[in-house]
Amino acid sequence: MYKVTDILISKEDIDKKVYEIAKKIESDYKGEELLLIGVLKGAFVFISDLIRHIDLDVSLDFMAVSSYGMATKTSGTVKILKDLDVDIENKNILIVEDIIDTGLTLKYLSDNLKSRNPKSMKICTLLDKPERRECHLDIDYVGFEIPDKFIVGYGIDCGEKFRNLPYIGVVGE
Ligand SMILES: O=P(O)(O)OC[C@H]1O[C@H](OP(=O)(O)OP(=O)(O)O)[C@H](O)[C@@H]1O
Ligand code: HPA
Ligand SMILES: [Mg+2]
Repeated sequence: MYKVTDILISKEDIDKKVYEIAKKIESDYKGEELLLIGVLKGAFVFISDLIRHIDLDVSLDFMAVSSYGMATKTSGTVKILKDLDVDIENKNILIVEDIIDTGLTLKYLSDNLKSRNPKSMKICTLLDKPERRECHLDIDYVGFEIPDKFIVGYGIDCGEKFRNLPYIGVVGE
């Protein structure tokens, strides 16, 4: 049985950071339209908080991909479970992730979305675990760099549990 052994990032620190990222996005895209693309399931909490602080002409869409399944190790194969509803050609898109770990999910997704010829494409993640990276990625907005620990909460799961925690916790046996 997995349980949360430590709080890594408090709800208050997350709230502050999400606000800061939203204001940075707002100033970077001033006068532009922007499509936020949430990567389900993990990013659903982050994107729902983020979008409410962005005072711009924004739209929202989701992709559902999965590489971890019920495991704590990536399978290395990314499956698209749900594609976008809209065409992104000539649009400013911002991919919103909860966590970038090996980077394999986002590498696959960003290559896939780039081939659809958006006007611009940037990446935003709440959490970045750089020690585990297996591929090169340019990330435009990062909330927190975190150590190589398996974390949960704020939308992020371990075997589909713990997504409801309002903070980021570390999981242990
Ligand atoms: O950088 P990586 O090593 O590829 O890991 C990051 C991805 O893994 C998790 O998703 P997961 O596949 O567990 O699906 P979920 O979002 O539905 O929980 C997380 O939400 C990221 O999307
Ligand atoms: O640390 C993590 N926790 C939960 N899911 C994840 N997917 C990639 N890294 C993680
Ligand atoms: Mg995910």
